[in-house]
Amino acid sequence: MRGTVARGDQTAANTHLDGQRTPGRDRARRVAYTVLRAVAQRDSYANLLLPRVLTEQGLSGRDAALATELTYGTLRNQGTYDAILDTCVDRSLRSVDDEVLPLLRLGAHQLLAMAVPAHIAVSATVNVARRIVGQQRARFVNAVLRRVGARDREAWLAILAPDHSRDPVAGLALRHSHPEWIVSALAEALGEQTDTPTDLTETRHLLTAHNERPLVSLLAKPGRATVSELVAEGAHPGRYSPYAAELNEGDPARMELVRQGHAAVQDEASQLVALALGRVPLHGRDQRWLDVCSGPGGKAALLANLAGQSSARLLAAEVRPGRAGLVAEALRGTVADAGRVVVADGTRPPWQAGAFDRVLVDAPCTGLGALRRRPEARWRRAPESLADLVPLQIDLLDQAVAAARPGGVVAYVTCSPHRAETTEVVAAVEARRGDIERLPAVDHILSVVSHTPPSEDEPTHHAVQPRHTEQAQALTGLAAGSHGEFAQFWPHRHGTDAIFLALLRRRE
Ligand SMILES: C[S@@+](CC[C@H](N)C(=O)[O-])C[C@H]1O[C@@H](n2cnc3c(N)ncnc32)[C@H](O)[C@@H]1O
Repeated sequence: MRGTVARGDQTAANTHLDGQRTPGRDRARRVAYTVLRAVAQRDSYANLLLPRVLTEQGLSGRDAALATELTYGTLRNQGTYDAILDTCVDRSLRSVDDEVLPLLRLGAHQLLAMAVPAHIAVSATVNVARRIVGQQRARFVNAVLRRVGARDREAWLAILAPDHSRDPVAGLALRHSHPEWIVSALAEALGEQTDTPTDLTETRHLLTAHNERPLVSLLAKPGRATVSELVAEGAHPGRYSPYAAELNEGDPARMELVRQGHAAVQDEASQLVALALGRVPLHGRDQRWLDVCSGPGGKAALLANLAGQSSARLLAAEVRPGRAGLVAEALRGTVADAGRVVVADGTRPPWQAGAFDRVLVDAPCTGLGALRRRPEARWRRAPESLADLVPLQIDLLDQAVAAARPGGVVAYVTCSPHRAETTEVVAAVEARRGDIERLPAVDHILSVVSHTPPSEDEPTHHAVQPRHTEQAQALTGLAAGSHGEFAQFWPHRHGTDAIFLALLRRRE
């Protein structure tokens, strides 16, 4: 299974990007610098900006691959590089301005993680510096990078990383380039102790997985596209979700089915939690579905198309009007026109209590489960954000349960494995209300995984046929919570984002 075995370091992954200096490679370095600077100065998102800059600069093939590796690799390893750079500048790294700092990080990545000869890594980066920040600052970049290149990554880590037996969290944080608070939170979610001398083996595997390039997962929207059609466009079938395909390389936005809105980029764990909600057996009415926090509309699109196949309807709510617009876009062309969007605050809902049969709360969260795909996110979040997020998550889930009819089902989902945002939120809402029954989330996910989707002309999504059980067997290690009643996906175990699911039934 991909993602289970942690790869030692990033160096081996990049040997194909040889270190010649050609005009294309130099442009790739400038593209990476443009994105890194925008991330540092304007809080831009690399995954949104990079494709735009690549298109603007007309980069494709190996040069685009180099720009992508330089951008993502530098952002992922930023913590490690900053610690090394800090010892290579005469003053504090904090005093280096945000036009020059991305150049130093970019150079450090080529020197310490890529198979680029040191003299090319330095001269090519200094060349970019000269064009953008001027001769004087380029000389500074040159001097610092020469010091960085004096040792390889392991030699630097041997000097800088705290002794593992003394401070395992700080050691892992430096070696794998994560803030310490995130390492501690992830270790706790994995059930590993951080307050006693320990090797934190699984935490290390998870951090390693965060620094590897994930494959692009695609969703064939139910009733609108099939996995076979995505395969015909160059993808291969996904591992678990009956609607998933994966793309090894290439830009998914260029695929015909994606351009037409019949398919979309979506992690397999995200698909499975939405499918699990859509498939939980219900007694009685099953017509009204609600997605409380729907922007930008990934799960809403899946659910609305499922709903449309069984004459149910989805209401997709989103508090931010701009994001509600994205949801409307994602719902365009839904089977049986089964999706509607409303701008609404899920903590003060405009809908009637008890009106819905199935409810999804995909709550705003720290996003610690998607660190593979959003390489800058680990440096943006602070533990203090939990003080705002957790009360909001509790209110949203409380109101979501109130929105469900007695016997209706609620899925509480986060893209974070942090306990404060997952099991503890469910427990807090249960303590507030007396009408919640926990359903076995893993069983419902496995039942989704072991079934084949209906063919296009099948009238209802409930009519499913058994699929191979291999996929279900590969999904071990999913159970979370004191009795294993919740599901927690993990990048290093399942090759997916770390998505959490609690399935709750409102008691009759
Ligand atoms: C994790 S994202 C949802 C992702 C989405 N389900 C998808 O699959 O594409 C959380 C969303 O909740 C929205 N949100 C935050 N607070 C909200 C509130 N009080 N009511 C409704 N939506 C809210 C955010 O703007 C954000 O778009």
